[in-house]
Amino acid sequence: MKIALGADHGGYTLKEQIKKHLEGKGHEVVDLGAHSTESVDYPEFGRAVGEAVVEGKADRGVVVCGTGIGISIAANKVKGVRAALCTNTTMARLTREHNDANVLAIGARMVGDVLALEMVDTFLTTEFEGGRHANRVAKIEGEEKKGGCSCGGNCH
Ligand SMILES: O=C(CO)[C@H](O)[C@H](O)[C@H](O)COP(=O)(O)O
Repeated sequence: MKIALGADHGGYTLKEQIKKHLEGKGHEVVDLGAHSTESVDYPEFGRAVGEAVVEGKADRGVVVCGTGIGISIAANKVKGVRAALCTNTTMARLTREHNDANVLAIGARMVGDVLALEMVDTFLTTEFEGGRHANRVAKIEGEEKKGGCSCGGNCH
């Protein structure tokens, strides 16, 4: 699988561990930065990973910041991205099975390294269940088409 990775300074060290872990398992990694612990702004890395996924340059994405919150919010601004901030492997599994999430967000200052790698593995090996969940994901995509506007798509 081709995986896009992105992190700010708070997530850099964990991103490097995830990169090594994924390459060791034979995945291709697209590392979109950051490339050091120097302070940077998480929105640009969330966007970069989100764009790589929706443009088909990666199959899935993993984003990391201190809490995972800011970078997940940023990734979710890209149309077509369903980024899920997870803190355990059950969430990582369910967000694939139920939400067809295409980006996993992790808070490097919130969870340990071993758990983080387990969440990444779970996220990458779990398939979307479809069925009733497909209708719900389609509704999310419908909301995106409205552009977040209360007009219901009529004002554009
Ligand atoms: O968690 C984050 C955003 O949700 C970031 O990674 C930072 O940890 C957070 O913004 C704090 O920034 P700082 O410059 O590292 O104090």
